[in-house]
Amino acid sequence: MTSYLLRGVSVVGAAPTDLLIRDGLISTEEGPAEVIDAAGLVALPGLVDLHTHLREPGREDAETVETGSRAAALGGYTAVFAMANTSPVADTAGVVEQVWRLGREAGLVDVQPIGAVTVGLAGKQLAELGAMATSAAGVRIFSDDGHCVADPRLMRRALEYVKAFDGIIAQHAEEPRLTEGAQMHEGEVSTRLGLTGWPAVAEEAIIARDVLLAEHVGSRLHVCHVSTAGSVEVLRQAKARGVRVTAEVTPHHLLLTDELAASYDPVYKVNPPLRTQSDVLALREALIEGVIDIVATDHAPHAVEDKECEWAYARPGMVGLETALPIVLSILGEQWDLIAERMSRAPARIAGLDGHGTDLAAGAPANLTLVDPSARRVVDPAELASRSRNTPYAGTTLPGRIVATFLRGEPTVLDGKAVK
Ligand SMILES: NC(=O)N[C@@H](CC(=O)O)C(=O)O
Repeated sequence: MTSYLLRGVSVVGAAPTDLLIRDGLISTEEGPAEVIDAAGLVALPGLVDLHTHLREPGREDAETVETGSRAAALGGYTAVFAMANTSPVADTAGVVEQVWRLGREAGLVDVQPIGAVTVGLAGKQLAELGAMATSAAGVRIFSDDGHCVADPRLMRRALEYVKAFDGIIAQHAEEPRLTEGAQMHEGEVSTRLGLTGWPAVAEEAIIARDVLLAEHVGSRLHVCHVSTAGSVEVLRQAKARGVRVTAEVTPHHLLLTDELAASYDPVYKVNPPLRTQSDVLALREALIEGVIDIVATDHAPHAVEDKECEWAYARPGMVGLETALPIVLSILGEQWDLIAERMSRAPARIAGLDGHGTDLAAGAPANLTLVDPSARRVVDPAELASRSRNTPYAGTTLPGRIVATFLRGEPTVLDGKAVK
């Protein structure tokens, strides 16, 4: 196994030093090593994404575990959590083990499957949560993402069930009765365009209900892709009361607004929808404060025919793995410790993922990414490693280039290119 010496690297923004990677670990042991000139580069613990859609099994034309893993590595990730809305749905030990095994075979990031909460994501009957938890995949996070677990009794049962092994229910907060036929955020722009709106309260009402349920049960709730200022206030109050709730925000909800829907370009169609500028500002503040714990990509690759069509027929979702860190960097600036916390340490801690999100100190597994903060990149969809091209950032110049990523000491990305 090759050893690497990262010469003159800034570890999470600290003064330049040399970082040695040997036998898969951060090391202090002297000896031969390949030298990488890392002057001006910042090392972060490998990023961890709690919300990725890898589309395998079922829609391998949009993404596979391997192509999604490569996109993740190029984005600086060393672990991703794969959502359960595949076909078949990841609602059995068999499917989660398949995804887990495909991830190990690709060997580019650690792929941790998320199990469905309900059979077929249909919201009627609990899936085999225990069998998925005790499978080789060791599932700890369950989500019907794409659908809300809308039935309060089922949600309560799911929270009770996972409490036994300190599992988490990750909720896609959307009261379905309030979003029937919805095409975009409900507000001034939807009125102007004559499109059916997805009101903020459809998200806020479910989060309010679920924090009360989680409090009642004493179990762990994670809220997916928080998108409104009102949701932030519900979370703030729940956290102040000591409810065991964590929350994520996507890079696109930190940057883009519903005004973009006026272009009728379906690349901007996403669930939950892009909101208003005041929501964007509230989400940024909440992320800085910690009311929102983490950034998660909600990487949602879609095939051309599902995206390049009329707005009303287009599937919601954007690819995000390869642009997440540059977007966050453009918003937070070089607050490296905060970025490491929100994109690596906190997601690893929430998921209980060993070996990721740890300090880059001697003896720790060498899961890390090297960023050049001074580089700029124009996003070219044709250059993405993801099998899908539905990025809203085509032609946009973003700061920060991911130069290298190491998974347990092995480079998955070198010189900005995937190693395999
Ligand atoms: N986030 C998205 O816009 N899309 C998700 C599922 C969903 O939440 O609709 C997808 O799987 O494509």
